[in-house]
Amino acid sequence: MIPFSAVGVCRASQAVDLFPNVCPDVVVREARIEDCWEVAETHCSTFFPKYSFPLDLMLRINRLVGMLSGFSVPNGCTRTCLVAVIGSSVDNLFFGNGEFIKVGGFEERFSFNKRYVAGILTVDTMADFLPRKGPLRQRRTGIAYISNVAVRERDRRKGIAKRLIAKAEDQARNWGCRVIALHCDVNNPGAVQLYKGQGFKCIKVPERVNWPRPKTSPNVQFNFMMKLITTLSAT
Ligand SMILES: CC(=O)SCCNC(=O)CCNC(=O)[C@H](O)C(C)(C)COP(=O)(O)OP(=O)(O)OC[C@H]1O[C@@H](n2cnc3c(N)ncnc32)[C@H](O)[C@@H]1OP(=O)(O)O
Repeated sequence: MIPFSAVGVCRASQAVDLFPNVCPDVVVREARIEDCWEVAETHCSTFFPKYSFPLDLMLRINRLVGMLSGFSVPNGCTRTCLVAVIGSSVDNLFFGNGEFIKVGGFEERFSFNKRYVAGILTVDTMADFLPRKGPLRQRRTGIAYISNVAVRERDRRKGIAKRLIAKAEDQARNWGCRVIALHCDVNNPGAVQLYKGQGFKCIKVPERVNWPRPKTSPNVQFNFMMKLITTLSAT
């Protein structure tokens, strides 16, 4: 653990640039309305893999409705969902060559297009997981927060998460943020390794300070990780 002041400056996109061919047929962009079902599917199959019908279907619908209604973002804050789409250069329709998803215990063909969402990431400026400041308990500004990073199992270890993080950093930079932060389960060594590799450092949260934490099981222990991001003019 190191203090916040010692967090190093490095661009994830620079690291990603070193490996342009790991998964060349991937486009990382903001999610569009037509991606919503696949985003919900990627989220639920990654974070709730053991749920079975009808709970798995209800979860996906719940996520879908949340996305379509835009969730609620406080005034002055912003949030976006990024997707990594595989096969974006293949725009032709192939009958009989669609992707399969598992919903409600059934494998469903959902598209005749080879394109599909392989990974997702949410980035926002709500600073929900940082202590508020001042007597008015205002939200902190200039700090982007990454959550819900998920890559479909069959597409892992191809550099997709790295590309999502690099894009999130670019987004945060465009929003004028100077820091990007996240929580990561200490018992998720792959994810910890991923973020450390992208220049994030574990920040020691003072014990007596009651920082807000992600709402998961109370037994989960989190690393709070941060990275300074360079401004556009400094790159
Ligand atoms: C802030 C949050 O949202 S934390 C939650 C993170 N999400 C999850 O744990 C959901 C389940 N897991 C996943 O979806 C994926 O395994 C992820 C997101 C952790 C990683 O996605 P991937 O696309 O496979 O990662 P990517 O290929 O970019 O890997 C980059 C580096 O991270 C590290 N890494 C990734 N997965 C692992 C793993 N299972 N074991 C060890 N190191 C790993 C490696 O250093 C890897 O580089 P390398 O392949 O050159 O060795």
